[in-house]
Amino acid sequence: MQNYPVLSYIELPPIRVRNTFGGKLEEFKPLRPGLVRMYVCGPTVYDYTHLGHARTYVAFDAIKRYLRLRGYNVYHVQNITDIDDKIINRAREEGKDWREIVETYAKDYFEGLRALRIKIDMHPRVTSHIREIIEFIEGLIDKGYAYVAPSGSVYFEVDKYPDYGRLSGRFHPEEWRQEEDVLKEKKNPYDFALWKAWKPGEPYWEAPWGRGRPGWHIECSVMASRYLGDQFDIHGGGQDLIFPHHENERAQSEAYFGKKPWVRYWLHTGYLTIRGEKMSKSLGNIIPLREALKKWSPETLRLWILSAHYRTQLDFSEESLEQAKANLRRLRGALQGLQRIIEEVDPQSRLGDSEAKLVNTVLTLYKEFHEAMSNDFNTSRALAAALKLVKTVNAEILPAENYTAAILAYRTLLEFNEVFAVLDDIVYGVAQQAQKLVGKLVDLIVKVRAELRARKMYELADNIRAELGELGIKLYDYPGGKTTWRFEEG
Ligand SMILES: Nc1ncnc2c1ncn2[C@@H]1O[C@H](COP(=O)(O)OP(=O)(O)OP(=O)(O)O)[C@@H](O)[C@H]1O
Ligand SMILES: [Zn+2]
Repeated sequence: MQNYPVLSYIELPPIRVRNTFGGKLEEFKPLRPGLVRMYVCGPTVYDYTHLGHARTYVAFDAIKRYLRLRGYNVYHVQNITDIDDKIINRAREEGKDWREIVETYAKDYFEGLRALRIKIDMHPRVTSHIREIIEFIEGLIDKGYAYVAPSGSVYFEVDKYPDYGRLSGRFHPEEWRQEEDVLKEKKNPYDFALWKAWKPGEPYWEAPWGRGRPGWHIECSVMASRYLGDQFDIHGGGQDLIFPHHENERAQSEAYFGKKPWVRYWLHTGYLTIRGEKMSKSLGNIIPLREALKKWSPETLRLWILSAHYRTQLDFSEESLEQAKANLRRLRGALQGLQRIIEEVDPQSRLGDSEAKLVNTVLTLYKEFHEAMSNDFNTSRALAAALKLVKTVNAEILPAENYTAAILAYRTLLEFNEVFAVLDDIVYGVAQQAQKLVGKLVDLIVKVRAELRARKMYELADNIRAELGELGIKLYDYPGGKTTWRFEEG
């Protein structure tokens, strides 16, 4: 006898995450059971969304989807930086109003997310939160963590927060980027701006210490806390943000709230590179997402991005995208084959030894998928498990027409798709498409019937009406010749 019972309950492994803070793999336990609050640093909208951004957004989308698959209620906030030096400079270069720049590229960003099937719960913008930002800065000044400089700029005094540097592991003041014109008014070169005093020609808001605009880091502290509370579970972004952005966010938030930790798990994505260099607007090597979408489907792009673990570097190449395309084709083929078996083949009444072995193989791969995803969301290994399953499906399950193995393999691919979202059209689309087609066909019949009535062929028209009625489709004729229809039970 072999290892029965094959259909035993599969216990899923606990989720573990690599926390940038401390660098260790930790068991994932949200602050409130069942609820995950997640903030991801979104774009500064001064140029087109590129594949580097897409990498980070898709990675966090997959993390969110996996947490949902495991039963968590995830609330995902991702900001839009709609005021910043880069936006102001871009507006100047193009001779446009900065708001026009923001709207153009925010639209492009939303289109990109929609294409990639990424749904974010809340998209706060900086300029809609100026009041809250000012209050937060006032609080930091009151608590002695920040000071107003002669220019009217406000700085966070890093020395007042002894824990500074623990997230990024960077403690050396000489590493701080220094801006010449502000250096002289800061207590220490490594103090960072919470509020930037107004310069002629720049947009501004009034604040108690003078007109100006918020610095970059403060916005995320304010908006994350406003929507997720003064302590939350996941804070994410690309690894370029660890220092100084997230180090500064952490310092000012823990200083303000007087609670630790502000964030439970810091997660950072590795770079998307091109010929080994970070894809970046400033390096001029970007591939805009909208261009990539002309060449590859959103599903291919998602599968390609998720073929690497989120923390590793992912290098762009046509070959790797072609590989993703081929993998997608194989996944689709297997899923469709399984659908056919489930629909057409009768369930087994008894599993023989070889069939039980096959079922066990599927269950092992199901487990492998969850083990990979539970281990710091390793989509790369999860995909490998799914592709192994495809092989088994093609080589054994489809030829043997094994219903039990097929339905378990199908369920595994459905769960895979819950995270990867690359097979939605097959999983959900068939029913939707069929529904649409039925609608169009009924419209066509109604049109033909109207023509028959116009030609006084009433008997034929009445027959059509009766036959449609038999199918549960009721027609309503109105004076003037208009006809509507709807499905009616019984
Ligand atoms: N090449 C990349 N790989 C992975 N993530 C990236 C890459 N470039 C930017 N990101 C991430 O995308 C999000 C939005 O980035 P943001 O708009 O601040 O980009 P940026 O720094 O202005 O872009 P660039 O680096 O092209 O100038 C951030 O979380 C950032 O870390
Ligand atoms: Zn941020």
